[in-house]
Amino acid sequence: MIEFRGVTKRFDDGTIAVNGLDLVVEAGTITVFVGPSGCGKTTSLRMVNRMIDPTEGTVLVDGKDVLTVDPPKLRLGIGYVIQQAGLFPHRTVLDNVATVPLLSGWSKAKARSRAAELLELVGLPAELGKRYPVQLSGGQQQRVGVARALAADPPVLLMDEPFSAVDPVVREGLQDELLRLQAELDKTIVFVTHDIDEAVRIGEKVAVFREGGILAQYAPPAELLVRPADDFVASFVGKDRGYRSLSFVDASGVEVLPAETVRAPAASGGWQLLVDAERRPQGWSGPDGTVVPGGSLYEQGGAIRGALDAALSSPSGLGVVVDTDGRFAGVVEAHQVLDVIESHRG
Ligand SMILES: Nc1ncnc2c1ncn2[C@@H]1O[C@H](COP(=O)(O)OP(=O)(O)OP(=O)(O)O)[C@@H](O)[C@H]1O
Repeated sequence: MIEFRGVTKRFDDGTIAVNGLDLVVEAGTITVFVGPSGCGKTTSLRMVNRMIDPTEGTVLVDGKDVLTVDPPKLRLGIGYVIQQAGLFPHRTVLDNVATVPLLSGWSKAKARSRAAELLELVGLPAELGKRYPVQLSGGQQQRVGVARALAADPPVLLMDEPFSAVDPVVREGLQDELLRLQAELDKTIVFVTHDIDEAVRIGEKVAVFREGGILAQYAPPAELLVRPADDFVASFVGKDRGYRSLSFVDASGVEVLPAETVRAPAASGGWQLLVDAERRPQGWSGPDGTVVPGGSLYEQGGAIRGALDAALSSPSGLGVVVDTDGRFAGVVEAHQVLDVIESHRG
């Protein structure tokens, strides 16, 4: 657990970067600090591993005031990942990851075998270990950065805009990877970003900061979207927050209806779904017999946002529902989904 108690940071030039921060990061969770540029996210993060010390107040890690622990010792238990990975350019990938185990006195062989395990854990093929950072893509470098931070198996991980330098598709992949890793590793993670979509996607709790280093709201993502504390949070969270909040509502209650399917181009008269031999949806055949691509697919059990999107994006107006193997399971209509959404409001 990480605790900020009345923490203020005033730099020598008088800038107040963080102002009276009170916040608890629960153990084993991902907490995201989000907010516009210059609102004190990085400064707050760096007060956890003593790269910056507070002017007032106390930061505690597992109940211990960090100011009472020597920085090098403190940092052995706190992994740190930064934007563009910050890898050592003249060391191979494997040696980059092995750095901390070597510093903690492990033999070279043991450190390297641990490093190889970690590369696998973050989804990188072993042969990349021999390369130098410049020979990797941005996304691969970020994975190495995460592997390196995990090398000493620290209970706490601080991540400062770790995925901002990669394109949106790679970024989404890295976010998924982080969620998968976290399900396995159960670390206490503090993640800084200025991207609210990233924050609500990966955070179990999200702290929204505003200018002057003030905490505007600290809540689970669904609550930020549905009940922003004030106009600043509402505008920061964005316009379509009502729709986005549906990512956190489950779709139980939406009845999945059977629909006619065919495996060859359909005869005229109504819409028919085309499926392959495995019953995986392939598109729709329209009333005039032309085949058009299908809309998004809704996997049963997912959030209600997916069900609504499937219905809205389907050329036939029937949202296609699939099972976990991607096989056709039925259809849903937008009005059914909206009825369920309405019933949740009551
Ligand atoms: N060493 C310093 N001396 C003086 N002011 C500083 C120092 N470091 C940061 N600041 C100021 O403190 C404020 C908070 O900075 P911080 O880096 O924590 O913000 P941030 O929210 O992480 O911003 P960004 O998203 O742009 O990284 C800013 O106004 C910044 O200019």
